[in-house]
Amino acid sequence: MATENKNLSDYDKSAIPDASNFRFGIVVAEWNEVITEGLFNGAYQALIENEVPQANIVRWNVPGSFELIYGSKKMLQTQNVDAVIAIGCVIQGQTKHFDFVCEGVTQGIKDLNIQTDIPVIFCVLTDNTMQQSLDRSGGVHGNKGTEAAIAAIKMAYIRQQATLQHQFNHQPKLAAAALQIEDGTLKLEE
Ligand SMILES: Nc1c(NC[C@H](O)[C@H](O)[C@H](O)CO)[nH]c(=O)[nH]c1=O
Ligand SMILES: CC(=O)[C@@H](O)COP(=O)(O)O
Repeated sequence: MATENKNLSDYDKSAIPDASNFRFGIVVAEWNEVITEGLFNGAYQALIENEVPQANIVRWNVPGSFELIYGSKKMLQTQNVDAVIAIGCVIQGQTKHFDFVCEGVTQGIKDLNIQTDIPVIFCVLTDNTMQQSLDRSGGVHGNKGTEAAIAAIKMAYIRQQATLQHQFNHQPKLAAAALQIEDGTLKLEE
């Protein structure tokens, strides 16, 4: 299904996991700033609407989409986040540079998802025209930033559940204590 057949901002709020304890990093490319700011606003508002505290959202800017790779790597290494959203907008110019930037950032973010334990969400528009980018950053096709924020919440939840399951499998008492701390039922002996 192409974007033109779905609205990028649509999601079922009742199907979104509790995100109130998650921390999110958002790395924003400055190239095509009008577009990336629109994508950021979509992502930020979606996180806030899903009970993520403002203090749990860390934003860094990088020069262009190619720098999203390094910026996302340093974000997940240093900011104790549960997911990173990488926001960029690459628009076809006169040369093949578009191809190399798009392929580079795609492969780089894919590599981060393989090589690290923190999900990095690909919120990079790769469009032929500025109008296509406007349409996908709060225009007629919705906002890819919103879509990316929902993906970030879902992937942070998957990571959390997988980590807990692994602990239960290998350290059941520690995992049970972690859950009791999480829900406030842990009773410490005097
Ligand atoms: N043309 C676009 C770029 N190009 C810049 C690169 O992303 C990079 O910053 C530069 O090659 C230095 O390493 N970046 C975008 O995000 N969008 C473009 O349309
Ligand atoms: C994606 C780009 O780097 C591109 O917009 C730069 O434009 P050009 O190919 O005309 O140099």
